[in-house]
Amino acid sequence: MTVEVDSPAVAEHLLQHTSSTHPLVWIRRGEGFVGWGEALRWEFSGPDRFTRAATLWRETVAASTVTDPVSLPGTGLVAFAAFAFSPSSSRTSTLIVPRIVVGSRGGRTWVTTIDPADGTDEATATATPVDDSDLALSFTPGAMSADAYRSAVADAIGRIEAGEVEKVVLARDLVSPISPGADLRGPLAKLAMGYPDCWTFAVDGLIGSSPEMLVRVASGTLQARVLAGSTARGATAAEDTAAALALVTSEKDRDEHGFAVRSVLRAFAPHTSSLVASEIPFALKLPNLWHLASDVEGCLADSSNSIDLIDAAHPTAAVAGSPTAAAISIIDELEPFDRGRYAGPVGWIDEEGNGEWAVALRCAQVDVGTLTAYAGAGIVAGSVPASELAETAMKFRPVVDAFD
Ligand SMILES: C=C(O[C@@H]1C=C(C(=O)O)C=C[C@H]1O)C(=O)O
Repeated sequence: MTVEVDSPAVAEHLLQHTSSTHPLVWIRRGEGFVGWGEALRWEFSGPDRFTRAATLWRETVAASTVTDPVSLPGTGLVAFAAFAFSPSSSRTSTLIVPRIVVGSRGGRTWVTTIDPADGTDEATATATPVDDSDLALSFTPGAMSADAYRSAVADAIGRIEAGEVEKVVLARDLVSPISPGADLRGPLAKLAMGYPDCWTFAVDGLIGSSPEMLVRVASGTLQARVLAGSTARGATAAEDTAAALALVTSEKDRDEHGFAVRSVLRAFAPHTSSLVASEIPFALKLPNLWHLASDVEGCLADSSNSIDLIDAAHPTAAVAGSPTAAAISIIDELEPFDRGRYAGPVGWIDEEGNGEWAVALRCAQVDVGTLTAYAGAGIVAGSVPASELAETAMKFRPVVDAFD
């Protein structure tokens, strides 16, 4: 049941309303919602992880009674979820329905309480102050060193020149010890404030702030923000403008971007009656870099819910490459680690099937005592190993700075 509350303090301090060690968070531009507790939790793995989650969600909704007079995105019955990148990942995909959701959007604030069928005690949560003292983590290379990354990129360029693939996205990992009791809301606050145009998320230990929207479904409409092609911010205003201009006119980046946009259009076309991408990509300015970006919009033409749509679109050429199957097999060969939920869909779904799903980028997975961060770059003909390595360093910055 959702009720509206008149409390500006709640909206201002959303993060106080989620767990410090198991946060559930979805925030952009100061708006969004957080979850506390677990009314329901499911884990999936394998190639049918999306279809099983979508079916289970439909069954759960059918068996629920929802009272939602507020009726905004994120009110009523919602689940947070994070899906593994690969069907063969040993990391599970998790769907969690919180006991309590506290949210704020457009000046309205709400609280939803979700009581599981077994009639356990009514949930109550109290706001707890966020400990924002620096965690001072120190990152070291994980399974893939900088040298190993450069040589994997060189290898991938050879495979592209040999005609095996047109594009492949290669990632590397950084690890750090982290105290099991660390208040993860401190880094989340830094991410949400430092990257207001990104979607800041936390689901089952996966924490980050992504600039890329795989799909947003709201009352019969569909939107996506596709990114591919990146460059460093300039040191001066003139250099910064020149960097953005060079990016939007770069043939290499336009090609790399084109693969990603076409893969998204192909995935959504069967589910939409109209579907358009921005005619020419634009330069999206983030604090750490510029991205080449295209926004996609369409009208849903079938009864797909937002999990059906992420199933259709994942993995896009922005995080796998093109053609998909060949790119994935090169990733499996050249990346010496399991991506887990990095580059998989992360987001939320409500009882109408609406939802928002970011591509889990600029993120880290927190496990007991360890944190693993991931960043990758799209390799195409004309890529240079040292530049791709530098690009991954820029993409690590949000997480590295947040946990500093
Ligand atoms: C793979 C990542 O980012 C993706 C790759 C990009 C690129 O190669 O230019 C840009 C944005 C993302 O689609 C990452 O952040 O780890």
